[in-house]
Amino acid sequence: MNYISTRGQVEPKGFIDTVLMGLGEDGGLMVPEQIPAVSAETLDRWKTLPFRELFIEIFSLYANDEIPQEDLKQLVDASYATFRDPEVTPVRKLNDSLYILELFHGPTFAFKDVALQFMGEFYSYVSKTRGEIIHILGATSGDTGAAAIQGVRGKEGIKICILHPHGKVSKVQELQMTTVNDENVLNLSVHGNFDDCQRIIKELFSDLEFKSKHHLRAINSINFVRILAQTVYYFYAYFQAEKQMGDDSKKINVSVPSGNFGNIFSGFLAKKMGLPINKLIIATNENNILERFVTTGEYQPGEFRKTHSPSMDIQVASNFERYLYYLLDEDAFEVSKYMQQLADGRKIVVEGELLQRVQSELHALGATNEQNLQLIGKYRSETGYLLDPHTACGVAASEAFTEEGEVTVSFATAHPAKFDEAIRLLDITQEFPVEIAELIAKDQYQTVIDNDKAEVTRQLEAFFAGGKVSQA
Ligand SMILES: Cc1ncc(COP(=O)(O)O)c(C=O)c1O
Ligand SMILES: N[C@@H](CCOP(=O)(O)O)C(=O)O
Repeated sequence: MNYISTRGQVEPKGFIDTVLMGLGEDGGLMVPEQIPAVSAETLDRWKTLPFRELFIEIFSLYANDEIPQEDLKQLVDASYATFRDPEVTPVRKLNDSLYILELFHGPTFAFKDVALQFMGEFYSYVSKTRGEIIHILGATSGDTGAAAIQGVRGKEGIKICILHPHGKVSKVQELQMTTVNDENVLNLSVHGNFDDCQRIIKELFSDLEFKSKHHLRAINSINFVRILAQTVYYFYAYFQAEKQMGDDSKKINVSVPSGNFGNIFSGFLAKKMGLPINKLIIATNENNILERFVTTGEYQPGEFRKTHSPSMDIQVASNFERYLYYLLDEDAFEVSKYMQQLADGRKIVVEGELLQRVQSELHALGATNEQNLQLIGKYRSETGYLLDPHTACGVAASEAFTEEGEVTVSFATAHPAKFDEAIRLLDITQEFPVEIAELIAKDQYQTVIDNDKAEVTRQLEAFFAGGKVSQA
């Protein structure tokens, strides 16, 4: 299997080279030349597999034997040994039509750990076996950064620099990133929002000379391996829900808290592979560009809103481009035109049959801050289950779109302890897991900088040359 760019200007690449490239060299996103189709017999066989075995099966369809099976098994075992639940991503029933896929049992208590624990192991493996220098550059609204740092801290041959928006991540997210003082970790706290951080790193990845000179690698969901690793829990969740329901007459939807469109795009891919998901439901907060796109066909960044679910405070959703590629029947020329339109400050508009197709493939709801808190309170008092504010957006969308004869698996993308600022507004006192509680007394190390690409470049050059500057 080879990988190509959504903008059509990259020579087809193998799996490992695609991961190392991250963002396509033409500014597009890498996708498989063909999405592997999974037969009904294979799905049937996969139903009983534990998470790790399922991971290996799915991964093997994409990785061209570039990683020997024994090595892959070791990578997967090491990645998921750090999870607190033996099932890795367990499914819990909340009521007859609502199941919760808990994706927060990894080291940093958010869904990002599922892919990023693996990516840390993977990059380390590639560094050892191919002698590649791995200098990771990432942008975060709080969770990717924490999970990526945790995945590679202290690992030989790897350095990581993460940009996060200053003062716009939760306290726990900030502590998870900035209490790490390993030599190979640099935290840049940028006066701006997540979109600014993401724009800066994309510009640096697009400077091919700079990228190659400094061996820049991506950990955000622009990197196809992130998408691939996330497809695994769609299959796993579907099979677990089916088993727990014990009733195969009901259709299974998924509701996915969304920001950068990476998580839901993994679901889109799983469905294209043959997993019979019924509705793919996109849940956002008041930063509802995706909801507006699905309901009106217009994709245009709006005004940035600070919400109770800060990790989803995103206007420009990276993986939207991958969806557009499939919507436009894999026409890279058309995708490039649309993306250029967006880069020029004009909106993308899809109409007529294309819009109908969007509306048949996706459902979307943006929950308001008020709805969000109201739902957290309601589920806490009715079921005892404490939703984090991102998960609550997912549950709001589940409630809106689940019809008779359907059940929805709503994704719990983070543990509520990460977002205590919102939970406290409801006068709920939660007990912190010890791993989070013990962060509070630790020193923090980060460099606060202006929203300025030149400053990020200076920081990176110094960091990659051997030292960290002014981390305090
Ligand atoms: C807790 C949480 N939920 C949901 C999301 C949205 O995921 P995605 O960016 O893959 O759409 C994020 C980050 O973006 C997150 O950190
Ligand atoms: N919510 C994310 C934003 C980045 O998304 P990614 O999936 O592209 O890494 C975060 O927590 O940083």
